[in-house]
Amino acid sequence: MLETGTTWGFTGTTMTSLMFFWAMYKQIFPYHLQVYIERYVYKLMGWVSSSVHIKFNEYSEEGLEKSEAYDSIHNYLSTKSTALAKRLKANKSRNSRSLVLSLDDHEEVEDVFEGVKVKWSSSVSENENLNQSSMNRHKVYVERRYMTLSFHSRHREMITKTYLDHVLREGKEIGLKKRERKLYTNKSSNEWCSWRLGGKWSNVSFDHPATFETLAMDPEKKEEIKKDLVKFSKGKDYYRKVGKPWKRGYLLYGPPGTGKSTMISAMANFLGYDVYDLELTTVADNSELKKLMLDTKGKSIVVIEDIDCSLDLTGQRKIKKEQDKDVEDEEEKKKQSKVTLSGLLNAIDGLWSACSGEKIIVFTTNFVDNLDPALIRRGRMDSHIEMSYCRFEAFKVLAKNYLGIESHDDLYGEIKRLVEEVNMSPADVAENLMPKSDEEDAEVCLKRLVKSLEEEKKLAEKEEKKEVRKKKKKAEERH
Ligand SMILES: Nc1ncnc2c1ncn2[C@@H]1O[C@H](COP(=O)(O)OP(=O)(O)OP(=O)(O)O)[C@@H](O)[C@H]1O
Repeated sequence: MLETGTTWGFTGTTMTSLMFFWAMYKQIFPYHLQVYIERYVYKLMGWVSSSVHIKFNEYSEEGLEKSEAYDSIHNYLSTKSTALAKRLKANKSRNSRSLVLSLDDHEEVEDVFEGVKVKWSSSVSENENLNQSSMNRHKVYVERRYMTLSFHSRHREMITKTYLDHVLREGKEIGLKKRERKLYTNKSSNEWCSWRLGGKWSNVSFDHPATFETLAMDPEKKEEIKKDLVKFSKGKDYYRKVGKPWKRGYLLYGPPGTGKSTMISAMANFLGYDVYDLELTTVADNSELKKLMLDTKGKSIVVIEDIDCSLDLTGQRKIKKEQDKDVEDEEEKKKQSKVTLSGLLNAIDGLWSACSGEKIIVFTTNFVDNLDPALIRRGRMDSHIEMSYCRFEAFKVLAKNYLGIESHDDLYGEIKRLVEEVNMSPADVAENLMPKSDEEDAEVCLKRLVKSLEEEKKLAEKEEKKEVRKKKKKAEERH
């Protein structure tokens, strides 16, 4: 009993003394001297120890750029830490649905690779910085995080060559899976002067709920597109083998409200890609377009919506417009985009397109016949997808999404007949199916759709008759 008390007393005294000396050391020795002392202590330890240590800083020496390697290591260790570490940090990013657990500061975790045990430790140090922006310059202390990898020196070769590669690759993969996806839009030309400050693209987090499950279209066509996307996303080696840049072009065409934009969101969600929404009318010229494209990252979909309206790609309309304009419109003319068809082709197909990983390019249009064939030829727009009016299979998806039903004894037969006869867009069908109040049940919504389809049918018949009469009249006039 007495012995235990003595041991506790001794331990307590030792701890108090150590803490006292540590506090004295921190207070008495100036910061730069502490750095020297620590450097020599490390050297001394290096002579007596057989361990090798590799340090990975969170930020570059200048403190501006976040280290990709640190992020990858952090991601790689997050799964191991959850299982093995005693102290974890819990974070929740703005749009993530669950907590992200990671190694806490000053905590260690072990990893075993090819039978070799290594140790990772996370540390944080305080660095002295001069606050330049302040009126009266003063010293501030900034926290610098770093991870240290320790292992026995006899495994140096294997760890530095194989293990680190494995950690960085796996960590990058994990990071891509859990990253918050972004929707980018290009900044307008008058914001270009601030490119260096904020980049060429502004972004918000991408949180569109559309998926292939909620997309109303022919199921066979849907499956085909999904397979095509999977093949593309896993095709790194294939593209390299055939000597093609890892990119694929999709042309989505069809009447308004048939789901072209919805399809892009479903594609992005399916692959976990970012979306770059490129507004061509605000791009000054071909060279700016190329720079914008060069600034896009891999695993992304670059979208140009309504490509036929975005630019005068043939140049003919532009000439006409210029003739019509008078001098007062001179300023307006200067602001017009000077991107040409060849500039656009170069930007999507030129040498740059092999940079920064896999990329999908999507053009959408309501008028496919208006497009220059060079723009949509296979190899450039590899897959042409027609988004069509709502037929019965597509209707069933919408009814399930909006009303939670899979069938209706009385009305499904009638709706099937009508949707095959009437050209109504999925957007219009969806609008009819959406309950307008809590009192409206599935039957009310289905009946509204039937009524709307019948009205549309009558209107179409009337139009058709008018058209026939017109043609007849023209034929009579010719005779
Ligand atoms: N195929 C579809 N599946 C599910 N919802 C659809 C579909 N088509 C349209 N919608 C609904 O209609 C709305 C408008 O569709 P969307 O913007 O995708 O059409 P679009 O073809 O891009 O139209 P536009 O040519 O006018 O840009 C969507 O928000 C969605 O709710």
